[in-house]
Amino acid sequence: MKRRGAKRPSNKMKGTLGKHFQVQFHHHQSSSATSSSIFTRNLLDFGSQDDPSTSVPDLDAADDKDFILSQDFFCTPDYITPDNQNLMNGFDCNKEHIPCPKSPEKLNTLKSKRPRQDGILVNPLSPTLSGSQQIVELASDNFDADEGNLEKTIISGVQKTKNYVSQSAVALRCRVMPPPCIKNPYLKDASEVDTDPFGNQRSKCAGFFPAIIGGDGLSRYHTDFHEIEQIGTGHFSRVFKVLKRIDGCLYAVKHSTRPLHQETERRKALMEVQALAALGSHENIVGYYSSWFENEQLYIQMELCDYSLSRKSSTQLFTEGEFLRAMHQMAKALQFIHEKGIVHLDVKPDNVYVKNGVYKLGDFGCATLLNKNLPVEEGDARYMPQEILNENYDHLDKVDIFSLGVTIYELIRGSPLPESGPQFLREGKLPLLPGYSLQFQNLLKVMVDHDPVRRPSAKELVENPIFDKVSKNTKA
Ligand SMILES: Nc1ncnc2c1ncn2[C@@H]1O[C@H](COP(=O)(O)OP(=O)(O)OP(=O)(O)O)[C@@H](O)[C@H]1O
Ligand SMILES: [Mg+2]
Repeated sequence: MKRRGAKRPSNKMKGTLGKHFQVQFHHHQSSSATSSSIFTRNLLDFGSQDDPSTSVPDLDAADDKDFILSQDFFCTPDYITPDNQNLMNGFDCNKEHIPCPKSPEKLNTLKSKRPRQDGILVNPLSPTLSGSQQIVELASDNFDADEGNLEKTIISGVQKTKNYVSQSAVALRCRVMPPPCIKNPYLKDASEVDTDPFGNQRSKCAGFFPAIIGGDGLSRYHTDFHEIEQIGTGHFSRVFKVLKRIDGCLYAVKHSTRPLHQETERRKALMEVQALAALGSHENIVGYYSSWFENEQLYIQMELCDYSLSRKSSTQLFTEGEFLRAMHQMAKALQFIHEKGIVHLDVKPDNVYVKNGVYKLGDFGCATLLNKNLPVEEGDARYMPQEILNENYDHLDKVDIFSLGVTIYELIRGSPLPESGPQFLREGKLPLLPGYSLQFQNLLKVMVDHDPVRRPSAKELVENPIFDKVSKNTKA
């Protein structure tokens, strides 16, 4: 068991969390050995007075630390997660011949959770969130009082000892810190809360925890994930393939390339995760798991895909059937989001990912509301129709249809579009595409029609008979 930057607690426990410790300790003593033996052994180590290496040199100082350290003990997964967890059981991500586990599939089924019978913490080793959620609730509930105590503690602690509040306690507080709490405009039944109810406390805490803001390694990203490699860059972000330490699964984590200093910048960045969260799960939309702010950057944990359409190599050239499958699956993604009142506004090969042969729409950084209640920030101009360049936002859903048509056209053409975009397509002039059926070419032509009203809706596109032969086989 590795403890990051924390000092050994005395065996005296104070406060509520001390009681939790005793409850937990009892729980682990009485539970069967295999799953909890390491944890139990370490708990015993902590209590041992015989072993000189575990003795506490300064009991007075330790008394002062009891509350925070006992809280540390339960709240940070790092205490129960070896630093080299990714190497456990001989699992080595750097060895190519060993298959890495994939992100778990997102299920559409609804699950109900059995209500808890007791009021105490459940097994902290459980990979479920229940333990940590309880801690977060506890800390939030006592936020004001706790804040006051913490302030005093820090002030007196600075005089007594340099590391009065352990780094892990600081990390814990960072996690308890709520991100900007703003109304999700994509949710139809959003509550009336539209401001940050914790703004006051957050600014106080920012002063207390310069280490978090300075980024000296107390990082949720690095605590929870093992970074494997960079898999993508965009104009605003970098995307990494990561292994989540606690569940051993692979994910993609995207984070902004530069700090978002202004509240307005952070709110804008949040639109992407709010759209993803409001949309929920769909087979043809990249799965969203979690997001958080760290060092003024927004981190987004997503389903890991294999590659984006723009990276499809020349050896994997499309046939008409494959184009139809890609188009059909993107049309289904667009139908799903449009029916929820959301438009993507940045459909392009870069933002269509492939996972196990299934096409997934990603990068909701430009997503907005169909009803124009949110500002419109169009995506890559090369894929935008003329009406958007003219700032006419009356048919935003049809913008996505145009962009999908241009995306397919670009892939057929096999070379990047001109920087200014395909003006000929905007004028409704689709060049002949030898080798492709007339039905297919006509469909593409109507998708990029100059008049948005004449373009099919996503629903009409999904239901087009041209897809009859591909709809039974959804995988490419
Ligand atoms: N979930 C994922 N799985 C695999 N690769 C991904 C994933 N998300 C993003 N990528 C890769 O990272 C690249 C950049 O991601 P993304 O498009 O989200 O960033 P961005 O900065 O918002 O982009 P843009 O420049 O289009 O605004 C993608 O084109 C893709 O290649
Ligand atoms: Mg992108």
